Amino acid sequence: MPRTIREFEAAARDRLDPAHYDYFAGGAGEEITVRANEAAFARLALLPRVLRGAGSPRIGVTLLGSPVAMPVLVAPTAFHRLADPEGERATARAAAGAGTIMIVSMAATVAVEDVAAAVPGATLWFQLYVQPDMAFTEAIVRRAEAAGCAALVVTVDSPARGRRDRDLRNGFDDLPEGMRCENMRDGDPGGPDGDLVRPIVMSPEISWEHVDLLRRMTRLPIVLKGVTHPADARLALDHGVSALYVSNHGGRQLDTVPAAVDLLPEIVAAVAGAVPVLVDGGIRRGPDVVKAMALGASAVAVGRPVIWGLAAGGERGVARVLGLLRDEVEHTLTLCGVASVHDLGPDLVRPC
Ligand SMILES: Cc1cc2nc3c(=O)[nH]c(=O)nc-3n(C[C@H](O)[C@H](O)[C@H](O)COP(=O)(O)O)c2cc1C
Ligand SMILES: CCCCCCC(=O)C(=O)O
Repeated sequence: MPRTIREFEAAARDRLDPAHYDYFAGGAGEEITVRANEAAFARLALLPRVLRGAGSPRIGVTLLGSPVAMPVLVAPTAFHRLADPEGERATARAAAGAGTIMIVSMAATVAVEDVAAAVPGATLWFQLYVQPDMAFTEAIVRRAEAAGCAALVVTVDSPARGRRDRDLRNGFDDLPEGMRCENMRDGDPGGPDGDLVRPIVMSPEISWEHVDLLRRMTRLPIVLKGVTHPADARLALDHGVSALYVSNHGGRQLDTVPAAVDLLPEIVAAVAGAVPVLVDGGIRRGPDVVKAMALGASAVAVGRPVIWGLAAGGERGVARVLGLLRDEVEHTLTLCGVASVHDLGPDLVRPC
């Protein structure tokens, strides 16, 4: 079994169809933001405290009312069956085993009901791309609610799909025969329209009005994913969101957006503690998690590392990736003299 996330990526690359590896690994344009996400963590130094008698670190957090054993969530990512035949079921089992939350992508290749059935009692959140057909959007929201999802993560960085040079070069624009975005089925799976699967529409028409519509449509807390501008963070509070999720979509949407961790302090300041702030993008090691939390994140999420675990070793691979991150977070806190993730603050981080 690989021992680092980098080794997991190498193992995944060996196993995956090259076009599928490129889909998972790649980003928009020149991939400047993809690289910036990881590089930004390397540019931040940790400044440990000593002689604090901190004991064994506590890394559990509570998010939107759900206790989470580690502050690393599974970011929503599409098409898990390209990486493993069990697809999102395997990912969900590993996330549940680690005591963390999986955010199920609307573009999952296993239906949200089936993912939920694989992990009874576990906390799942559901990621939504608002569809211009609001009746269809509502049908998806109702499915997520009925499956027991505890929050709706609304991705707002995708008024159009990012232009991903690797996918364009490889001609990768659809799932292979036998795989579908199962949450996009229109109608009762057993009924006459059961085989109709709608395409996911990314629309520049989506606006704050849609967030208001969703607010009225569901009692689920709404997490806005893909906020990068502090002015939008303030607007999000006006529109009643329950959490903000700072993300540049892993560099897959607009290239040259700043690194996610560099965006965090301004968003945290804009929100001023009103709601939790999550962040993803480039997190590969325990110190990255600690740096993001020191800069004000309530928790982080990982996208590609989970895919690498899944492709390299199925459920066990994802479990190992999450376990590595958990161990590294604990170890980093111990070396920093910090007793709990709740005690982290910006004094622990310096530019370097
Ligand atoms: C292969 C892949 C598929 C993704 N699919 C989705 C998705 O369906 N919905 C979404 O909101 N974000 C999606 N994302 C973005 C992730 O949620 C997350 O923002 C990003 O992966 C974080 O960066 P990291 O991969 O460096 O951890 C996807 C990312 C990847 C790599
Ligand atoms: C046509 C399906 C689009 C799925 C979008 C998945 C995604 O967000 C990604 O980054 O890829």
